[in-house]
Amino acid sequence: MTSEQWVTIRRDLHQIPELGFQEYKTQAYLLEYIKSLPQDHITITPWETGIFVYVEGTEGHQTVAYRTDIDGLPIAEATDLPFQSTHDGRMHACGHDLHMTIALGALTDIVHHRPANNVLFLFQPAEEGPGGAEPMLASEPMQSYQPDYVFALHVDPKGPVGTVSSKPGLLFANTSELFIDFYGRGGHAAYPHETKDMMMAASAFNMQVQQVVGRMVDPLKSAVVTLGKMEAGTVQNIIPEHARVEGTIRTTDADSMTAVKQSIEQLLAGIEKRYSCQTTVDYGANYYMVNNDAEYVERFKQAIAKTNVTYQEANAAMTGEDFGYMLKELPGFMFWLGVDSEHGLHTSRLNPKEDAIEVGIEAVVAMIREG
Ligand SMILES: CC(=O)N[C@@H](CCC[C@H](N)C(=O)O)C(=O)O
Repeated sequence: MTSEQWVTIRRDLHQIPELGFQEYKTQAYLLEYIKSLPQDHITITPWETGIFVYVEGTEGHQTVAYRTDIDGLPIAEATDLPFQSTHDGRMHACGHDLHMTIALGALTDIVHHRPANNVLFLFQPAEEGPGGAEPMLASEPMQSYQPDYVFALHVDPKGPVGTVSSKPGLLFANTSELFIDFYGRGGHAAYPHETKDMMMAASAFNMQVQQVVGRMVDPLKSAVVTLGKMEAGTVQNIIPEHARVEGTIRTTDADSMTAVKQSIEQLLAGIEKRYSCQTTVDYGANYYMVNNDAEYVERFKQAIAKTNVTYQEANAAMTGEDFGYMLKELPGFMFWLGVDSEHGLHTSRLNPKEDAIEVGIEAVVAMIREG
């Protein structure tokens, strides 16, 4: 395949972003391409809206697993690109279109030039939520293939094209989603003293929750609480009886996650008293940290040293990835791929440089062949 063909595939996928466990068109597109490859040594197993592709190695003493995520985000694209999303309010704003294209590129290379080891490609749904890694790990195909190690990449908008980066140990944080509802007595805007304003209760929570991080987490560890959505009210002259905030908690260790959750619950108990309201809290999907295995990061460095790609040492980031669950079960690692985009992950203008696709394919294939 030429680089133009990978760009075409990436753009096709970019146009059809779908949310977690709804990736029907994406799965069909991937299957059509995978079935066009020589089938002699491959086994294709669709799973939910994802796919397992097993390539038998020439010797088959070990099985290397490579994982890509396949879902998009609920963001309306604002790039003005000629190949922008055709799905209203949905966008590949986290680079999973590139991730999938790179996985197809690596698979194509591996099918045509089979390595000694078996290779298992995991096309995993629902990374952005509610989480596809855990059920995929527990699934029958994964249990039967039993890979020896697993690895994955993520696009890095701040990294230059031609570079990859990683580090031993913590790469991505523990995460927990956060959904809080506030219920109280609403009423007429002209009679605030007869109501319990849930806009005020939610706002008070938003202001005070940042003190949780500043005062409840060991300063030598790290945590983030970000609220990304707030909803209350229907019209300008009604004091609402319900407000909702949605956010995410990120920590670099499991104890801090427990401490932050306990503090949020204490804070909500105080808000309930102060604003005479009831609250409910739901932690949604929780992801385990991405904790890289030092031995595999070292092997990756050695594999990259034989290519035209430049390896750089990464810093840990507060992003989350359900790939952390795979690394909890299996040895392996994750790395960043530089894609040089002015706008970052989870923005409506993310625009990764497409030259990075071939860099990604080269890095993934080099690692698979390293063993
Ligand atoms: C790489 C990346 O951006 N991952 C997402 C993972 C989502 C986790 C979950 N839905 C949450 O918001 O806690 C991220 O937001 O870091």
